[in-house]
Amino acid sequence: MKIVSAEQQYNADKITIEKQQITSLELMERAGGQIFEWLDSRLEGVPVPVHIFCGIGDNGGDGMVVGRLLIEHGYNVVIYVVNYSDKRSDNFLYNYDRIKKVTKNWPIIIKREAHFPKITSEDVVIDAIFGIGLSRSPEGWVKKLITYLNETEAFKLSIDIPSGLFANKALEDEDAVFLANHTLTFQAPKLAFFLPKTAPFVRDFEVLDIGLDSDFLDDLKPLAHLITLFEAKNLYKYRDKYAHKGTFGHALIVGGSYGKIGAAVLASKAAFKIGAGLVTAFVPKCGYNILQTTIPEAMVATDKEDEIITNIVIDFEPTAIGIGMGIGKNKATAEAITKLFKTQNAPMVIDADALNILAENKEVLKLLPKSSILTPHPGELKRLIGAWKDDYEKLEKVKKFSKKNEAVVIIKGAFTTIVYMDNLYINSTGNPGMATGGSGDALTGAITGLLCQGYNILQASLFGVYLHGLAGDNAANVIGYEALMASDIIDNLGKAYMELFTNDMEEPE
Ligand SMILES: NC(=O)C1=CN([C@@H]2O[C@H](COP(=O)(O)OP(=O)(O)OC[C@H]3O[C@@H](n4cnc5c(N)ncnc54)[C@H](O)[C@@H]3O)[C@@H](O)[C@H]2O)[C@@H](O)CC1
Ligand SMILES: [K+]
Repeated sequence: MKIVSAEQQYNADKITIEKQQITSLELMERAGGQIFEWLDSRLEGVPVPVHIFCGIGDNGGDGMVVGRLLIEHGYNVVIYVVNYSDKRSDNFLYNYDRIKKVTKNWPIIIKREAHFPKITSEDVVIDAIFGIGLSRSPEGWVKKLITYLNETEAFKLSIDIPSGLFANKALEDEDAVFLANHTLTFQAPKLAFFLPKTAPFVRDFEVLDIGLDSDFLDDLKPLAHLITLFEAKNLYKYRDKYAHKGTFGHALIVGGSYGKIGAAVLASKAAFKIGAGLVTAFVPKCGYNILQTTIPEAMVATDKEDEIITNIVIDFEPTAIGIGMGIGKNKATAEAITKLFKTQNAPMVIDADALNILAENKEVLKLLPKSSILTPHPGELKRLIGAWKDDYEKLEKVKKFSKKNEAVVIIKGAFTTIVYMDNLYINSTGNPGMATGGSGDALTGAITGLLCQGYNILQASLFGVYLHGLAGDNAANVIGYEALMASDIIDNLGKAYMELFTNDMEEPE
């Protein structure tokens, strides 16, 4: 699914109006109508007090449409005009006027703090104050209204975007953002919904299809792609009936040190579970028995040293390599990695301490093989590319890094973001239960296993992150967030594959 900019959204509105020969009021009626349907199907006629706060632009116009439709259907509605300016939009004015025809209760004008209404925990608050037209952070009494509403215990629903957030620009004042329980957004999600500083204000969101021109949207280069079930299904490569284990490659997992052999175990297991034909784990000597016992399917090669990796010698050509989990940052280990970079041509997934070795030795970074996949969490990323002032600068820096090194960078987190050259991809699966030791090792193993099966570096990254998240979601559904461990993610990879095809879903427009 495409994530578009505010400008692209305005263009899509404009082109739709032209091509479908409708007025912008008709488009607004569609948008407001969708919000009404959503509410009506949940409230089912129960007249809970609904307070709609409308700005004076088109987002406020949407709020007026919702208010009118709710009143027409017998709901208990109070509409407020958050009168931060007298420059009311035409669409707003028209729909403001139409309220007169359905009720004697004219909307209440709010111009200062004294006008703020009483809200109880039983009420529903709808935020139609600002939409994607926000140009600067709300100030003065409007900001106070937003914080006042945030402090109420009412259920809070935002139309299009929580007021105070920019669709695709860094947040200026986090105290001036409506804290929605749920956001209903039109046609395409906004980038702010996924970035660490702004996503917490959106919480849950749903995309409502308002029938914008599909040709225009199809041709658009979006800000980012959201990887949903639809995209994941398209990535899947069917297995040939006559395949043999050689068809699915030979993964090399280089990981572990004394006390951290489990990292290599998890990565090797994930590589198998995602479908690699063969897996060899390269570990320090102390890991030999552990690997052979925990994963009899894997082959094991060992370093000459007992506790750390110092020289990676293997007697086969790996299809893909996963490296870094649990290896430590010993000098001899760094040298072993440098040598591996110089001598191996197979695509590599570089994780954990291997990333730190890269960040601390710029000379090693220069040797980074082209077509590598790096899987940093935010701390590792900072060590690699330096600090950033906001989420957007971070993404620009990562794009630059990706282009310079021809590498895929997977920024792990709540909405794992995959960066390749100038393109951004945001993963939709996963849950807070996955913030647990070893889940990164499982991801590295899974992506290595996909590379072995002929997925290219971008496909393996997107599909691996998606399946890993889906497996985590499946596990959490059964055992909950707290009990979830990395092994549960690995155990659920098979089910995640199967779910791709059991839950048939069309791509939302
Ligand atoms: N254009 C269309 O055809 C459609 C627009 N829709 C709605 O229209 C919204 C965008 O509407 P608008 O462009 O009118 O903008 P908004 O309603 O988001 O904002 C209203 C106006 O407030 C002013 N403003 C911005 N920041 C301010 C601040 N901090 N303090 C005071 N004033 C400020 C701006 O001049 C802006 O135009 C979307 O988010 C969506 O909800 C939907 O009805 C779908 C169709
Ligand atoms: K809003």
